[in-house]
Amino acid sequence: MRPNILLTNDDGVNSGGLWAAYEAMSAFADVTVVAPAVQQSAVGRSISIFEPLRMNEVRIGDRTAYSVEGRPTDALLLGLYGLNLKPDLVVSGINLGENISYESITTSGTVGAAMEAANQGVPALAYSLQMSDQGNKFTDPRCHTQDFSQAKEVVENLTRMFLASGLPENCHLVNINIPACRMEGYEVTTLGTRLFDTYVEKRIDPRGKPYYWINGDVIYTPEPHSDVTALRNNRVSVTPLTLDNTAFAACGDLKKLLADQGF
Ligand SMILES: Nc1nc2c(ncn2[C@@H]2O[C@H](COP(=O)(O)O)[C@@H](O)[C@H]2O)c(=O)[nH]1
Repeated sequence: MRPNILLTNDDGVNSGGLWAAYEAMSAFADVTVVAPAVQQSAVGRSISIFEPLRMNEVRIGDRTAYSVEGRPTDALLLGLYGLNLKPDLVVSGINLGENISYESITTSGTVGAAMEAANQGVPALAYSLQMSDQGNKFTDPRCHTQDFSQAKEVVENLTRMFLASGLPENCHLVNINIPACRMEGYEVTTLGTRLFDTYVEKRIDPRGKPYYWINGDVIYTPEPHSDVTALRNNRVSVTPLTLDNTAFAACGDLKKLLADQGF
């Protein structure tokens, strides 16, 4: 019996990275694509609960997919509860651009969809491919036709492994980042810290009114065993994640703070 995979992404249903993942996995699994109609980068795990959602069955080349006019999380939920898919695994990606560090994984729509799958009780993998400039993916269609051969090899290897073994205990999803250059092995990593020196640029429009642009210069903090360091060393970064954001190590200090106040 072939396993069932629900495949989504945040670069949209036409993304070359999405269909590279489809090609890598359809050799050994039944893959159903449910993905956003258009680019949804950096929307995190946002969910559309105040507006209706349209889903259309579309043809992409000689394949069929479900295109959702919504967020990656919306596409995932419509796959599970609109189409009543019962996947053994959810895969989100292959994202055009890395999704590393704890600063980024909460802004990433790719990781957001995988988090929502895990939240719904389905093991999930997020795959992202390092790129020289993520900005290209919004304007340059050629980045959707770049060489995905190494990324497909990684997707096949790790998806087969996790289908056979399941995710490790205490791990709800796995965030996988693939180097742009020839990979030099795999590495289990922890999340790096900062990745951007964020700033807001103020500009004036032709009518003299100000508008603002959020941006960030990439900063590199070499932290041992982090996803950032592994990727910079051309290693495939494999990071186990949980949905629990509790700062367990701070509970004791917090209890003391409350006690000192007599609360
Ligand atoms: N927090 C910031 N993240 C940024 C910035 N510039 C780029 N990014 C990256 O966006 C991706 C979105 O991920 P996707 O899976 O939705 O494509 C995220 O991983 C960040 O690395 C920035 O200035 N600040």
